Amino acid sequence: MAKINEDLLKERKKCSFNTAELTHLLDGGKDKTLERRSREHFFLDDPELRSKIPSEYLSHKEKYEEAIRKSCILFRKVQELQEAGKGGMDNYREILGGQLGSAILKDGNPITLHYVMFIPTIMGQGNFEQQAEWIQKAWTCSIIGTYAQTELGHGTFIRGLETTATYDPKTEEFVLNSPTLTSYKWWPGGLGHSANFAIVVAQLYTQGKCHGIHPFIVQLRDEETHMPMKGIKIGEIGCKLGMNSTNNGYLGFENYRIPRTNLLMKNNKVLPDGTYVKSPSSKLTYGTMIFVRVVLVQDCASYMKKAVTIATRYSAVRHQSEMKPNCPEPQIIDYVTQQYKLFPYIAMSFAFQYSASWLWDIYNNVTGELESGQLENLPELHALACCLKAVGTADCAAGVETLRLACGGHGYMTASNLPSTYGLATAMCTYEGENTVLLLQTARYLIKIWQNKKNIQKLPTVRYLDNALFNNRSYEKSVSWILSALQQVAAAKIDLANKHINDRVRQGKAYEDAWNETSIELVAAADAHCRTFLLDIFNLTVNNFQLISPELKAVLTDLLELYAVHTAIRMTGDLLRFTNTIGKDVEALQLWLEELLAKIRPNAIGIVDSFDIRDEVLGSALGAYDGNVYERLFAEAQKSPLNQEPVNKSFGLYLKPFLKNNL
Ligand SMILES: CCC/C=C/C(=O)SCCNC(=O)CCNC(=O)[C@H](O)C(C)(C)COP(=O)([O-])OP(=O)([O-])OC[C@H]1O[C@@H](n2cnc3c(N)ncnc32)[C@H](O)[C@@H]1OP(=O)([O-])[O-]
Ligand SMILES: Cc1cc2nc3c(=O)[nH]c(=O)nc-3n(C[C@H](O)[C@H](O)[C@H](O)COP(=O)(O)OP(=O)(O)OC[C@H]3O[C@@H](n4cnc5c(N)ncnc54)[C@H](O)[C@@H]3O)c2cc1C
Repeated sequence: MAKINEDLLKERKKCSFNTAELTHLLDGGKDKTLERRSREHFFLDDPELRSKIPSEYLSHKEKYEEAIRKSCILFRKVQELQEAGKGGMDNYREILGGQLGSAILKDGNPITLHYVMFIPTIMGQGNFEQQAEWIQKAWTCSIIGTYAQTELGHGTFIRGLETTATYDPKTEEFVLNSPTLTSYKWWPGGLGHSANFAIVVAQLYTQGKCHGIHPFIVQLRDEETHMPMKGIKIGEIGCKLGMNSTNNGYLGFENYRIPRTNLLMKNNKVLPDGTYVKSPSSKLTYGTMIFVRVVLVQDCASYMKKAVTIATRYSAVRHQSEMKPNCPEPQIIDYVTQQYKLFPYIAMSFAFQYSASWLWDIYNNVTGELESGQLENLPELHALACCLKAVGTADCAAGVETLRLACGGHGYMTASNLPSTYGLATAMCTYEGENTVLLLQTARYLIKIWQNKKNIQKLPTVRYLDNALFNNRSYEKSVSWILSALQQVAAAKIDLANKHINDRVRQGKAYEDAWNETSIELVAAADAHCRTFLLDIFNLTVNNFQLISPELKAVLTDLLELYAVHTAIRMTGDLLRFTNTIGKDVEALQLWLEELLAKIRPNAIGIVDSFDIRDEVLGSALGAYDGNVYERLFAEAQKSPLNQEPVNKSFGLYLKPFLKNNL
């Protein structure tokens, strides 16, 4: 093993708790840690899954080809796990898209959507016969699918999608068409050149009537030659800010026929004669989107942990400037401004992990209820998934960028792995529901609840709204005070937004116009509501830990308090405006924040070590366990293709004649 950097050795000695205990706690038990490590070993130690050249130096085409090579090995290995009875859907998602996936394919996997959306949609929207027919083919990878919903003209407003699927009872087929340029499917991952099947979301027409959007299974390419089927126009959409190996594609249809039974019919049906049979709720069709939103909150925690591990280790190794005259240059982690860039994101990754795990449980309960026709908890789940996805991805992207900046110039190098982590994080703010739009969905639910609080006590995520408006507690240095103040802020923002909508309606405006005019406030109200939930769950989780050591409990409490104080300080204006908080309290919060940064400082490296992220997953010259930052940066520079020859041919072609001409 390489020599460990002296600063990191010292940091690790300072740590006041057992890092293995925290690792096990985060994984959900020692067995789970061992299981995860064995899975990581299975994938990351496979030499076939390593690249000879860093992907940044490949052309767009080579990047794609290398991504497909690796994806096929990944899929084969996933199947091996499947055959050995190891791991369910959750593991596959992690392997293909989560931390492990992004370690193997930094710029995205072109066939992830097969597991993340294609199979889940068939499972969630297909009836028994359809599941029997398609799931087997999909699990064994006889076919590779994607999820084609968004079009060139519409992503958010899915009721406005233009692709048509018109039923022809004579042949018992649907005829798919893309009537306009804007109706072309645009964005689906792997659609360009990888998938041969897709779930296509289209407007269903039968017996001369449009019944809205529905999911269909559609074959795109010949299973043998991979040539596009007749009537299918398909390709890749081109280069993006990041995720350049995900092969996002476009798709158009010209009188393309599919059997009636390719309409996924668990919820809505079309009978052979063309009769349309409606499901109890039109929103059941949106199930896959909720699933992915739930999963994305887990990804937020993962990406944040990765970025904060890189930046915190680097900050312990890096020395810069002089704090006191004639003293050695301090580690940059000793600058309090640097701690303020790092530690809140350490705390935030815990907040998101705990909320993600609550959301996952709520999701499983509600989907179980949906199976038995119970729909009453769906709106609360939808509202919670929307705001957690929006706040989580926004904080994650902002966090990764702050952490990149915290690494100075070296953070700008792709070898830090912070730029491509940002590429992955910021994409999450848009896909699976653009963040503003999702916050407005949460706001819609909150306003409804606010207007009718009859059953509010039965709704665990919003029942605090019943009386939060009147909390008015005087300042105390406690998480419980901050939570109560944030709840009051959320309630006050909802109340005010509701009032402004009503005022505008009373002035004669249409409700929709009043809503739009109030939408900045509505988004802020949904954001505040989400932040109370995040803090509430973090608080409950830490307080509920019974069997952990006092040393670990103390560290988790420090992180919880830091998360609470940091959130409160970010919302200073709101606290002053909507609660009893006064200027002196804000001063006390600021001092508390500084106290917490100092308390966390000796444990910072221990905490990020506990995340137990392998060097291959970090993929960063700045964040490796051994801290040999400069050696690694130098080694990475040697991989540049320009460094493989002492003189580049452009010298002879351009520079030399140019220099001669200037003589
Ligand atoms: C790795 C990943 C790669 C990426 C993949 C992708 O991006 S794939 C592409 C991902 N694309 C996207 O994510 C597209 C984002 N766009 C959308 O999700 C929707 O079109 C919308 C929610 C913005 C509006 O839809 P709309 O105009 O039909 O709705 P409305 O505002 O008129 O509200 C009507 C009612 O429905 C309710 N309700 C809504 N959604 C759900 C739900 N999921 N569940 C349950 N309920 C839901 C809503 O609360 C309201 O209830 P109320 O108050 O009447 O009782
Ligand atoms: C990397 C990546 C991968 C993707 N993968 C897939 C995929 O696999 N399959 C797939 O089907 N799609 C995919 N998408 C598409 C994605 O789901 C859409 O981009 C997303 O839903 C947003 O829709 P849009 O692009 O039409 O943005 P728009 O809806 O046009 O948003 C543009 C702006 O308008 C605002 N806006 C829109 N509507 C409202 C409103 N009602 N109220 C207030 N403001 C509004 C938004 O807030 C935003 O600021 C992917 C996108 C990306 C970036």
